[in-house]
Amino acid sequence: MTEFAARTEGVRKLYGTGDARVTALDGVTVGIPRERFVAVMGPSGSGKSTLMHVMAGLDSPDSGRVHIGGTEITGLDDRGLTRLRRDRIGFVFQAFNLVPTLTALENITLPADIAGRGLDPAWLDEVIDTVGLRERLSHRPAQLSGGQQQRVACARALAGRPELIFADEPTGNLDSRSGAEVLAFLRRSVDEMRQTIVMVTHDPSAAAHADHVITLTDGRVLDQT
Ligand SMILES: Nc1ncnc2c1ncn2[C@@H]1O[C@H](COP(=O)(O)OP(=O)(O)OP(=O)(O)O)[C@@H](O)[C@H]1O
Repeated sequence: MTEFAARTEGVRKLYGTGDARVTALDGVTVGIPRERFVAVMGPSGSGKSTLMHVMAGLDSPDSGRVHIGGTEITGLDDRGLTRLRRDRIGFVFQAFNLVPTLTALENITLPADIAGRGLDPAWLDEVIDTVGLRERLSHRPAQLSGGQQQRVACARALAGRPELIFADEPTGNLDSRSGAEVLAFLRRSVDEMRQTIVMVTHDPSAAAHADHVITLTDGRVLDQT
């Protein structure tokens, strides 16, 4: 076990060519400690989403290295990256991304069902209780509030017990009360269920729930607490 759930070393990522060339990440070295809640902050265009995508194996850097646990993922081919994301990483998106025709419970178990993998029933039970949606498991997304939908999405990310979860602006589409519920749930999943979470956010009040904050500016690390 390495001390970091994920880390980057000198990661550079460029987009476009010629005059349209943008340095999205300019030598980023960061570490995500295990069993911690880490926020990635910074102004629009500072590279937050790019950093998340590179760390999660959704995009590859032009140079530098990325590790998930003890695995260097830079250099894995598409199949290897797909397998890594499926088996070791959970995702939560701003737009919930639930399947409208499935119930809350079916949405939660969908990734495991697709992968043909069983879920640990005791763990699933704990996730459902922590997310506080036991009474609504048979509801479809349209019958749930935005905050409840996002809690379903969080439960879906947690259900497979991933090594770490990436959340991209998870409260971006929520009112402040629902946002606070989702943040409280993410916090509990770290404190009580020993999860590791990386959350991209613009919102300082969301980042205040985190143990550590990585601040980016112009594709560089301004601060890492
Ligand atoms: N696919 C792409 N093609 C071209 N340029 C891109 C692409 N993705 C990101 N960029 C550029 O890279 C830089 C960093 O973008 P990124 O989305 O990582 O920033 P961000 O901090 O997440 O911004 P926001 O808070 O607005 O989502 C920006 O200048 C952006 O325009």
